[in-house]
Amino acid sequence: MPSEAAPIREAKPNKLENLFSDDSSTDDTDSENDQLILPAASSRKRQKLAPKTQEAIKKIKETNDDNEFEDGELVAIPLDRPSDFIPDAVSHIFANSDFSYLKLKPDHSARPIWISPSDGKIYLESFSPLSEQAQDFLVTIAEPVSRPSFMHEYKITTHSLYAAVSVGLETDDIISVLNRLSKVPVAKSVIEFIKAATHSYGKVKLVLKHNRYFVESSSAEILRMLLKDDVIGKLRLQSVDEANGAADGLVETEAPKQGDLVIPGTKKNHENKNSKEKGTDTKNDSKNNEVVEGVEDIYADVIADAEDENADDTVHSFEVAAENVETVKKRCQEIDYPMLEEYDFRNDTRNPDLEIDLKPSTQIRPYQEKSLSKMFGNGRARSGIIVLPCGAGKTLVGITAACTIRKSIIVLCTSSVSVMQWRQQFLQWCTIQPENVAVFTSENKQMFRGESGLVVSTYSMVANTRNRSHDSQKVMDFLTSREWGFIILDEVHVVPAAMFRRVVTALATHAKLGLTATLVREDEKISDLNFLIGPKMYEANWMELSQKGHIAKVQCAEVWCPMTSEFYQEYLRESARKRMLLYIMNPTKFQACQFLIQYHESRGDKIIVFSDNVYALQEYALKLGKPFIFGSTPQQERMNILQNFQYNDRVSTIFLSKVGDTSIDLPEATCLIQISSHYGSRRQEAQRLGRILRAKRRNDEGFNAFFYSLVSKDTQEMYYSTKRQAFLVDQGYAFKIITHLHGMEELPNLAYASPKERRELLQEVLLKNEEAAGVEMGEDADNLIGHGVSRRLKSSSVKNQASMAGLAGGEDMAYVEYSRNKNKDLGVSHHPFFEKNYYRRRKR
Ligand SMILES: Nc1ncnc2c1ncn2[C@@H]1O[C@H](COP(=O)(O)OP(=O)(O)OP(=O)(O)O)[C@@H](O)[C@H]1O
Repeated sequence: MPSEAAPIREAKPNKLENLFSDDSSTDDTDSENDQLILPAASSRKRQKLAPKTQEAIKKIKETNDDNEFEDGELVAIPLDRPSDFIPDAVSHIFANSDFSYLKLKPDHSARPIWISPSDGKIYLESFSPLSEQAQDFLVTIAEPVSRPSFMHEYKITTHSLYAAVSVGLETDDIISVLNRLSKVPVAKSVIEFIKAATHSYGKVKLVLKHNRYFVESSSAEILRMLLKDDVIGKLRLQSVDEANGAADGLVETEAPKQGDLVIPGTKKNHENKNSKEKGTDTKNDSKNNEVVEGVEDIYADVIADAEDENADDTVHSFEVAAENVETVKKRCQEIDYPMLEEYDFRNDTRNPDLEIDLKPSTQIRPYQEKSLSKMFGNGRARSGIIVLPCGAGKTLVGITAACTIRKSIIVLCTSSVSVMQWRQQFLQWCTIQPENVAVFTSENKQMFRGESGLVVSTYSMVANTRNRSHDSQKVMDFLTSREWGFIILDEVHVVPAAMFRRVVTALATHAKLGLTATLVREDEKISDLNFLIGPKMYEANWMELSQKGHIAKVQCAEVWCPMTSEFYQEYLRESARKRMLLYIMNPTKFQACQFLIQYHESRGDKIIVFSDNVYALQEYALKLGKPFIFGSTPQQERMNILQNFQYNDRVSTIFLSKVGDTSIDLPEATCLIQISSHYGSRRQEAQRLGRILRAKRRNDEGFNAFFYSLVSKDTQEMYYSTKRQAFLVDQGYAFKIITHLHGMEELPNLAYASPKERRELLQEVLLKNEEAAGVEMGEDADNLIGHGVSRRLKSSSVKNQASMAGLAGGEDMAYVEYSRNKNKDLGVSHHPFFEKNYYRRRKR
């Protein structure tokens, strides 16, 4: 019986040499009890269920008092416990979670999943021969909650079911495949929940065909019902129906077949052949069991061969005028038949085609193809979100989708560095002519000349309406005055919903694709994205991609650094913000960082050290003589440092602030050390890990990248650290705990080795303004990377503060010689801000 309680993590001392050896028992997947905010979870709080769904749920509740639903999730109590159920000796321990009445099927060992009747959670045996297909199916109908090595957990929610329906799955398909995969018969409660949540979703589509808008459904019944509606009925365009002689005002056409559509960059025939062969193998592996074959068949029909979807269906439709589309959409939403948006780009003759194709040498990877097959499953472009791990190639997914649609494209990113990267990637992977590519940033305000083209810009350029320059306004008018076939929304998880709304309304686009690695937000705004862009169409499994060599294998470790007694004493009596500064600047942490840098440099690794705290970043980097980049570092200096890191053997370590969390593509980096992090942001932790997932050397035999998080023991930092790891732990990463770095004390030139040095450091930290404890703030530090100016570094005044011991003259003040600034060695001068706030103060 699955237990909810997370096991307690046990810390064991570890030597660095055997730190990552297989026999260590300290790893693991056990995160703290913090719940991952997945779209469904967030939607639970924010999104109201549609009245019809609520009604259906109410009906189910009436038929059985035991059942309980709460805002879209099945939350408690099994329904179908038979009246003759006889509890056994241990039943009372499990209370309502005693599901022993669900009898295991005779061939249960060949079936990979178990579904909880009380909350819709699904547990998958990932070692089962059917696991790969089952995973594809589950990721389509449920939210992945946790996917460690052997057992995966998913959860069915209304949101996930909506997404399933939107990629073409029918209610009966979902129930039938679940039943075949499950070790026990699927409980009535789960079946009813699926039926209730899917009865109206995905049944009506808005399609742009031959430049005309159609409301489409495979059920004529539903369309008739819509036509009877006071608002929608009046807005139907009569002429078309009459012309087609449809008695009931509906036009009957054949459903589109994906077979005609070939996504560029795929080895379609080859893949088809492979999947068939694979199917036979799996069948052999699983004892040629009849049930399993059934699963394969259904699975192939429903999921793998999406191209055959709707093959025999006819669809019914009626037309509405373009100017009434918004009203019809709104009304459909109100009456619980939200319209899915699909773009029939192959029949769009109004918008000119764009000359764009993938270069013959470009081949997309299987998971990239799979994600795109969800988007183009029925030969049209569905709007929605694709979730792929950092470094897995989201850019190429977007580019391939653009090459499939072949209409004018707009790409929105979070920073101007990303804008340049997207532009460069378009030119690298496909045949688009450079003159058809325009960039719209604060530095470049370009428009393409031809009839169609590509524009790459940032969210803020499009969304900010105030204080536009004349040139900016001209480009904006260009963007808003035309129809766009396709919009790519990069890093969707970081953009504020309000900004999104402005972007989505300002630009007339037919298909929207959101790309992200971490569909988690600490502000629980994910459901807004689902509403504004569309459902999540695909989410890849990090561990699977890492095993297949598409992203690097990473060893993760949390290094516990004991606070020195002087620092801890102050920590206990200081304010919250000062405490933060004390645990970041803990000398033992500094020593651990120094030791790890030296250890990994000697192995030939390239190391990135991350610090959210700019004061610590500068202190560490200067003392260790390493170059560093933060919000105020000018663009030229950044490029210089990054290039040296890539090509200069003498620069093996760089320090980065928040500005390096995303958008930095450094395939050379193989080791990450995190010395300070911004509270418990799971997204940031994953994004940082992403910097080493693309390691060039990832396919070298036995290669591992390393990710260290240094935390000061017995401080608040430990709590935040565990919280931050939750997302990665759920992706299957195991964080080992290192309580002692062997050989650290013997390191020559170990910093802060004497009590005197430590006291001096403490003195300096205590004299620091509280604001030095802050992080680089702002709309998103990502945005800073392209601008080169920190608009948000706060500290200006310095309030001197000292401990009583200091005031009494009990602490040493001595002359300290600071290391030379490595940035200067690389031939760059300081930014004025840095000069003023750091160097001049130092010289005093
Ligand atoms: N099909 C492919 N064939 C060859 N190289 C690929 C393919 N897909 C992606 N790559 C390479 O993988 C690397 C990572 O790709 P990309 O920058 O798009 O990742 P990402 O998913 O956007 O990462 P992040 O979220 O960290 O920005 C790039 O160097 C890209 O060229």
